[in-house]
Amino acid sequence: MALFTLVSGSVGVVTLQNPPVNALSAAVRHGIVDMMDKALSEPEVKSVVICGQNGRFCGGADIKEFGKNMTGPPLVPMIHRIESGAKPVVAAIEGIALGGGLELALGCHYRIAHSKARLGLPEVHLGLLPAAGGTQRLPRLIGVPAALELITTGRYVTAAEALRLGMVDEVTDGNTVDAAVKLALSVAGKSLDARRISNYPCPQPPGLDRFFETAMQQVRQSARGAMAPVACVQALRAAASQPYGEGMQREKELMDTLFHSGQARALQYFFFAQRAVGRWSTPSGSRWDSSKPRPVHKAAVVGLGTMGRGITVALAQAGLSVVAVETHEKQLMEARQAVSGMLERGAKRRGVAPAYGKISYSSDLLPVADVDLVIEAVFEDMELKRSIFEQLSEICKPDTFLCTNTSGLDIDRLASHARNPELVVGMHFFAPAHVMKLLEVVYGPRSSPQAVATAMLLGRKMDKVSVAVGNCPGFVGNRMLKPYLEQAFFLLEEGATPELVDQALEEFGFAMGVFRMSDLSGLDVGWRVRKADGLVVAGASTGPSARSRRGFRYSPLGDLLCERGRFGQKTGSGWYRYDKPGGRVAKSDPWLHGFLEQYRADHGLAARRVDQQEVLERCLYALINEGFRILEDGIAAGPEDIDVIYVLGYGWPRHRGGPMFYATTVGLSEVLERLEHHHRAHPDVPGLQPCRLLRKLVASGSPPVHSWREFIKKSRSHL
Ligand SMILES: CC(C)(COP(=O)(O)OP(=O)(O)OC[C@H]1O[C@@H](n2cnc3c(N)ncnc32)[C@H](O)[C@@H]1OP(=O)(O)O)[C@@H](O)C(=O)NCCC(=O)NCCSC(=O)C[C@@H](O)CCCCCCCCCCCCC(=O)O
Repeated sequence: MALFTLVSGSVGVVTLQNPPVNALSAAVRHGIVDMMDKALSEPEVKSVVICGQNGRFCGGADIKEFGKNMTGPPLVPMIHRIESGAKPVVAAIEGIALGGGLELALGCHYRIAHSKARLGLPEVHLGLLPAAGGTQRLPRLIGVPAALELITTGRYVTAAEALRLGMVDEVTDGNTVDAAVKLALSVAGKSLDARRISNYPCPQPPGLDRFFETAMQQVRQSARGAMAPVACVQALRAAASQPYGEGMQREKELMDTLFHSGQARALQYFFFAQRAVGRWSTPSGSRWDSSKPRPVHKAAVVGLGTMGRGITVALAQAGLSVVAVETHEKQLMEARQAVSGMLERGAKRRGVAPAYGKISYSSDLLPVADVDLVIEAVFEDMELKRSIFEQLSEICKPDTFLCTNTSGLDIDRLASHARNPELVVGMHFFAPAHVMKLLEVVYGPRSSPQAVATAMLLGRKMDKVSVAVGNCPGFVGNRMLKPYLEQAFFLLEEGATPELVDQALEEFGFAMGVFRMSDLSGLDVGWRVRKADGLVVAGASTGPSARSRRGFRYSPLGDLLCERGRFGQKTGSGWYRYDKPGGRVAKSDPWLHGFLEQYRADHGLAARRVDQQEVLERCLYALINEGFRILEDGIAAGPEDIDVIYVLGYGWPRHRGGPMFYATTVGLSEVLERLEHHHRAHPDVPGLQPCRLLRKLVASGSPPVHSWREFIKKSRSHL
């Protein structure tokens, strides 16, 4: 909807009304067309201001309409009518002008933005391109390189940057609509020829062809199979090389393809999934809308290794006072230096002052006495964590929340060592903790609703997407990683190489294949966990027991590399070799290939040909199967939780929507059939045995992913 009011006798103010972000739904588009007709036809209206209700100009096209039969006036002719009209139109941009919202503003003759407004064309994140003239008007206004950067990254700019780039004409700290009305009064009756961006020639800096070739190369490399960024470059190339009308035609053709693509569906699903995880619930009945968080002003981080340092920075950048504790003096000094460097770099990037003053450092626990919340981030050792929880329970205020950054240890066991177990939750960060967007908030059976709500909100304050998950070994992310890694090891035993497995996964869209990733994070991490689980048997035994544990197939390959000191990048060798310890460039390692051959010979294994499809099915379907088990067990409330965790924490390609969404695009019955096939071939691998929930979903006709929550709820009551 849109409202028309006449202001100062001659300015027609058209206000978009569609809370919360004034998205351009069919009703809003109808409203704009009708109100603009009125403004352009009524003689007393000399100029027009377009603004949005509640301090938000417009969040763009209504994404909820995309999956449906689209009705209502299309955006392109609507914006064209505004631009070609005889009366000046001023966009009063408060809050946000995004996607179609910014394109609407670019169709206006003048743009005024409030200093706190953010502008951008984020369509690429939805698998689309700005198809209401954005790819054609923006480069004409601000030049090809700047437009290309904004459109291919979907980055939002501040009003100040928008002014610098020439996207807006003025920035105000005052009332934006009043300023726009003032401008509208001053330009009434003036010629608009020089104000219609579609009439501008597209700037043609020298070397444009070369520029586009390089841009296309870079985009293809970083897109990892995503189509939209590539289409954005193609549309901009059309803007630079063709007249406006032909460029618009190209924009439309490219959009038609993207709009109907599976990638757009996946990315739009992911957009809503990120919001759905905020509406969390637990099996015991705690919910996002009934559990009240407690304010946290002062927090402590105990343990300043890599994770603790990142968490300290994230808390300080979120405006909290932080007590950073490290009992080893040397480590404390190093951490202090490292944290200062991280704060400085972060502040530079965000154009703010570094938050040094927010952090105090201590080599003992006493200064945590008055904090509201502690995050323990020491070494992954239950005994050590237990002793810290006992000390914290003595020192802290009785109502201090005690959180642990464990990546998989039992939260409930830790809680049993705290004075108030209901105040204990897991806050599982991902490295680097000040950068990565994901936070798993792990509730135990005794965690209070308030403790969960507080940790969830604190995550959001740190600019993270918080996902509430239940307590089990590895929680959601690391639990699903186990069968994935296991399959990768088995494939090596059967004849694959790390290169082949990684290539299949990287072509699928992962930033790194499983072996490269393992080299980066350190093979010793998994080794320690397997040792704690009693799975590691020292020495290279060759009998039948060497490849079996507790009656199931087991691959000791990772253990054998660790025994040889091959921990990955940090030691200069792992599944690959590196120039030096700490080296980053993975090279094929003839030693490793020889080792695998010898290993197969020792164990009587005949190498066979493994193809990329088998790698994907074995690794990914095993991971997905574990995801279904997690849903069945109630560890994650819905498929969106798992998908958000995998995309934001584990490098799952975003344009494939996350593992559970991906399963629906493959077809649940196909996933089931292939799992059954692989399980028949490997009956001693429980990870390949299709779980009950998957079977039930298939038997129920494979319902769409958004209806699984209801299905699982009903199904759980019978489990
Ligand atoms: C706006 C935000 C920055 C706000 O953030 P904030 O944190 O404050 O709040 P939330 O993110 O939690 O959002 C609150 C609430 O609002 C919902 N929402 C947000 N934005 C939209 C939106 N654009 N549409 C619908 N709903 C929206 C959000 O989901 C929350 O509700 P929920 O119930 O889920 O909790 C932030 O929200 C944000 O960044 N939003 C996204 C902004 C964005 O991406 N905008 C671009 C949209 S796409 C677009 O504009 C496309 C244009 O270029 C125009 C294209 C025109 C052509 C379209 C049709 C072409 C058809 C072609 C083919 C057909 C041919 C044929 O078949 O014949």
